[in-house]
Amino acid sequence: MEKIIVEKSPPLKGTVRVSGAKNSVLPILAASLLCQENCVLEDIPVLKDVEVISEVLASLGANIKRDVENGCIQINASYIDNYEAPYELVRKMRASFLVMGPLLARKGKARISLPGGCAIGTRPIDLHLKGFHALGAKIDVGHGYVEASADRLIGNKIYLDFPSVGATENIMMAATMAEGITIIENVAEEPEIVDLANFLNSLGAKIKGAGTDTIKIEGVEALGGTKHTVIPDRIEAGTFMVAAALSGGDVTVENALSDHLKPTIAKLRECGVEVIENGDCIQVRAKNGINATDIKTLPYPGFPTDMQAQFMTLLSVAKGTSVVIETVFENRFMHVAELKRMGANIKIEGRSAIIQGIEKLQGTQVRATDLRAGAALILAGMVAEGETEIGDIYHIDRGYVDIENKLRSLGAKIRRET
Ligand SMILES: CC(=O)N[C@H]1[C@@H](OP(=O)(O)OP(=O)(O)OC[C@H]2O[C@@H](n3ccc(=O)[nH]c3=O)[C@H](O)[C@@H]2O)O[C@H](CO)[C@@H](O)[C@@H]1O
Ligand SMILES: C=C(OP(=O)(O)O)C(=O)O
Repeated sequence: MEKIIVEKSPPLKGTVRVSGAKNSVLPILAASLLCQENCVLEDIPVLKDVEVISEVLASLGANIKRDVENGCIQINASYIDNYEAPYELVRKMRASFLVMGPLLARKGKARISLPGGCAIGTRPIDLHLKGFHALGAKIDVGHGYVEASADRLIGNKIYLDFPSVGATENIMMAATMAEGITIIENVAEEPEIVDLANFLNSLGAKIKGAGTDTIKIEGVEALGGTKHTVIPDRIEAGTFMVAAALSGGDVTVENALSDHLKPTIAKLRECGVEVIENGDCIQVRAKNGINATDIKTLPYPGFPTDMQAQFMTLLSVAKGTSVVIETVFENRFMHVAELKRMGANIKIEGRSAIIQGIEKLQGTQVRATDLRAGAALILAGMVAEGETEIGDIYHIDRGYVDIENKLRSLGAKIRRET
């Protein structure tokens, strides 16, 4: 079993480049099923999740050519001969469910394994299904699968009870070729939604309002091809920014859009960290330790749940007491038990974590319970006394490109062992 070993590291120094966003590339690759012509995607991160979604697309009949060295993928989905995504693929990655909307639009039929929950929550898909139903699809759920079919999807007005990222994306993709106008209200406003809408519009879709709480889609007959560069990964950028702050270092994060990182920047500044925004670079400097602060995760533009675990590590060694409230996922505190094994003083009360900052963490054996929990433990290992051994690192490889080499280039003492 592979593991990552982290030793107490010096303050991080230097420049690191952020890769393309996992949470953009996954829906965009799913959306490429809608294209009748070639699509070329650039700045594709080398991640396990990208491999899995590519496998899903290939199993549906799409032709995928990947150029890892140049970070490109070319997709030709002119011939789609299957409409089923089986359990073996969907269980590897929940985002596989995002092929349902495009398949419905393209084939009038989709059969996808129910994705189930994961370490951060039960993660239902009721809002996705509510949207497809409103567009006229017949939905059957049984034996662990969702089957949806429609001779023709018809535009409608859909209100999401919660601004779900995945439901917004799935419904938006399904509606691109529906007859007439679809209006989706209370949608997610994440930058990845805007990236997906831009991609779809460049194929010929007519989508307005992405990035606001209401999206309007005028259905078109067919979509063509395009070339698109995915946006930078704001969570990877935020993770390096926290790493810089935590180590008391001076790091420039390149290919980072500060517009997408407002809550992360604001919270770092509240912690007493210097953050300098300069074009698509963000410099993070910390010399005087970390002050405690309170955090509440919320849908965008609120503080991202995907940065909660990394900040929990930072606040574990802050001066004073912090409170972190997780409102997006009902069970996203699994990393707390691991941080406590490293000596952190954290108490959980319902959806709140009360963190009493301590002087030093201690290295030990811990387990990455999910992707961001894994990142939080790497960060903790960099400031812990002795050595930290992190297991179950396949979670980390789902969403961070070459994390140990990127951190090592900044001076971190980190290595991977098999
Ligand atoms: C691949 C991808 O982009 N993943 C991101 C996406 O996940 P994902 O798209 O799964 O997250 P959602 O925004 O859908 O989920 C947010 C909340 O809504 C609930 N919900 C969602 C759908 C639904 O039909 N019913 C329902 O109740 C979920 O259980 C959760 O409590 O957004 C999350 C929230 O920013 C991020 O943490 C994930 O990194
Ligand atoms: C929760 C995450 O991803 P996913 O939705 O793919 O599980 C994440 O990126 O932190």
